[in-house]
Amino acid sequence: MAAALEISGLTRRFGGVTALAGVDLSLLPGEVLGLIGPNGSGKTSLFNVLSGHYAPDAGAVRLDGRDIAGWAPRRIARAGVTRSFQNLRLLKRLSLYENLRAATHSAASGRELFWQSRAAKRRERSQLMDLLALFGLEDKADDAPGALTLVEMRQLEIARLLAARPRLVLLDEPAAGMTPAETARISRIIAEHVLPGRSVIVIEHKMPLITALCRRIAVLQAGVKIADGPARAVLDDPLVRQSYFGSRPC
Ligand SMILES: Nc1ncnc2c1ncn2[C@@H]1O[C@H](COP(=O)(O)OP(=O)(O)OP(=O)(O)O)[C@@H](O)[C@H]1O
Repeated sequence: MAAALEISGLTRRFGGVTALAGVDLSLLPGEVLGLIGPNGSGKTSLFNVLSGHYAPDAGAVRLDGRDIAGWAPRRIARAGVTRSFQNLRLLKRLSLYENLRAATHSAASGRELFWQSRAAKRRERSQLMDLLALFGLEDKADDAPGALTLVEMRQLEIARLLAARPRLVLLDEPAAGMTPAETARISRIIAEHVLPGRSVIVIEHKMPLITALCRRIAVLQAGVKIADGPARAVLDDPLVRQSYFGSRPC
């Protein structure tokens, strides 16, 4: 099967720091990969390059065969890649519905929006309300996100990702700040609503979420990929345990 995503020799430096040092990584269509590693190992930098927020210094990023390395974020979003951020980036002054609408529009071209007919607008409203309903948020469509719980905010963020109709989803610490019970909940929500039919990379320090969602795990350390394979084998790898877990069992 041809890879959905093929990263080769990806390198990104910040002054004297090499955040990514020639990373190779590939993802099959529909595959779910857990990306782990100690703080500062380059995980978010990898997402930033994949989503176009940073240009790479070297290397290629092939999405369905096309090299998208160095493309602008909006062009990459239109090609089917969406991401979440460690810190929630909801639009606080807009309603939940408008947050979803803004996400749809950030992936659309200005021309598409200019020519949106009344029927298309109605269709869009019903699709976005269905999306809110999927997460049980339809009754709060006109509220601001500030009134939501942390899990609901993450759900809204996931709904925003889905509104952009991605083929590749990059989740950056979706359980950040959550209790074990909340982590289990968001993990079930991701399994049910995000994974089906999409290629997904998940960064997370909380191993219960990684092992619940990902059969395969890759590990970064100081910008270098030190392991990549079946989840259990990677987590049992002595090198990974030493570098990431300080040899604690996980
Ligand atoms: N915009 C930037 N400017 C300067 N240095 C940066 C920048 N972004 C990342 N770095 C550096 O690159 C290295 C990798 O950082 P990155 O945020 O990718 O790690 P991470 O694995 O995501 O860490 P964490 O688990 O703490 O989120 C770090 O040394 C970091 O300080």
